Amino acid sequence: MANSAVIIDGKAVSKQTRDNIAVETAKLKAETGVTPGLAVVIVGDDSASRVYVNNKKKACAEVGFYSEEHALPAETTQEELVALVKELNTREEIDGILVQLPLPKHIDEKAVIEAISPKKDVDAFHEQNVGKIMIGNYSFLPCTPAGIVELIDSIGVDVTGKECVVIGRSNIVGKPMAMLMLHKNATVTICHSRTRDLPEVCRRADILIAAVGIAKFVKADMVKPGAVVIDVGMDRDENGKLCGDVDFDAVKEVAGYLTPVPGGVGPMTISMLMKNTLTSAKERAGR
Ligand SMILES: NC(=O)C1=CN([C@@H]2O[C@H](COP(=O)(O)OP(=O)(O)OC[C@H]3O[C@@H](n4cnc5c(N)ncnc54)[C@H](OP(=O)(O)O)[C@@H]3O)[C@@H](O)[C@H]2O)C=CC1
Ligand SMILES: Nc1nc(=O)c2c([nH]1)NC[C@@H]1CN(c3ccc(C(=O)N[C@@H](CCC(=O)O)C(=O)O)cc3)C=[N+]21
Ligand SMILES: [Mg+2]
Repeated sequence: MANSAVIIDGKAVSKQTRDNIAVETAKLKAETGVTPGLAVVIVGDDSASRVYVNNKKKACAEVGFYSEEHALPAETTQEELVALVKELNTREEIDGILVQLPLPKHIDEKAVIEAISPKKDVDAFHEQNVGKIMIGNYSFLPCTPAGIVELIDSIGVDVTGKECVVIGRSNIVGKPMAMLMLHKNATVTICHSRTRDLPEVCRRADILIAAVGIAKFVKADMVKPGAVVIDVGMDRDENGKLCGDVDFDAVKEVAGYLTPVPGGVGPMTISMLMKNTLTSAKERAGR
């Protein structure tokens, strides 16, 4: 008999978080006059970034935040971008600054990220915040990994002692993801493009997290029966349709739990961004 995975509803879980944030935001405004503010900076054009920017704008309006978008041409120089970031650092009404990655090749991403005030770094990409996460003493958690932890909590799966395999070692998803799972007492393996026998390593996973950036990369024979499979990918299939890093239709016959794309990790990332921005605004209000 064919097994069929429980599909984790990221939209529903993220809505709960956003409802709470909306209530807290209204309270903060009423009691202190502070409205959380988020500035998003996008340079040039990137498909995953465009989806993200549009959904963020909607989410800010939903929870009652002030938001502004700075869309800059691909030819923007690093100096111009850093100057904008520094101006946003000084603006009282801006609690969070998010510079969309990837940046055009002529710009050094690290230099731009380090220019963001760590207090307004709602992505938690600044080295000061990354260091805090590593130690386990953080103010902001990285949005995508934090959202994934909430999704796993929502299905009532205890991570302690489990084998967790993360595919991908980027600074924005793979590495911080592995760290959060380690904090949750998983036994963590990180895979990447040089990993030998990747399917075999993946098959060990009780919890498999794919952050590769290749459409339908994770096949059914890479998944242990009953495993929790989390799909971070924001890819395009052969028809240009949004899809994930996991071959959804095949893997759902093997996995115990599976996140869809869209409607899985993406909405959670946005809710965690709202959460970090609210945390920063509370700090400004002295709360
Ligand atoms: N849903 C959400 O909220 C978010 C979604 N995304 C999406 O998640 C995906 C990953 O993003 P990101 O981490 O930024 O991507 P990167 O391109 O920065 O990293 C991809 C990682 O996958 C590894 N990889 C590539 N090919 C293979 C392979 N054949 N076998 C094993 N590992 C491989 C790379 O290895 P190596 O290091 O060796 O090159 C790298 O570590 C993208 O689709 C992105 O759009 C990203 C952020 C948030
Ligand atoms: N500094 C920075 N921080 C990021 O966190 C970051 C980034 N740069 N660059 C791009 C990637 C990608 N990313 C997404 C987050 C949510 C959705 C999202 O909302 N997805 C919806 C899509 C719904 C739809 O429109 O169809 C979903 O999966 O349901 C998409 C993509 C964050 N990223
Ligand atoms: Mg670059």
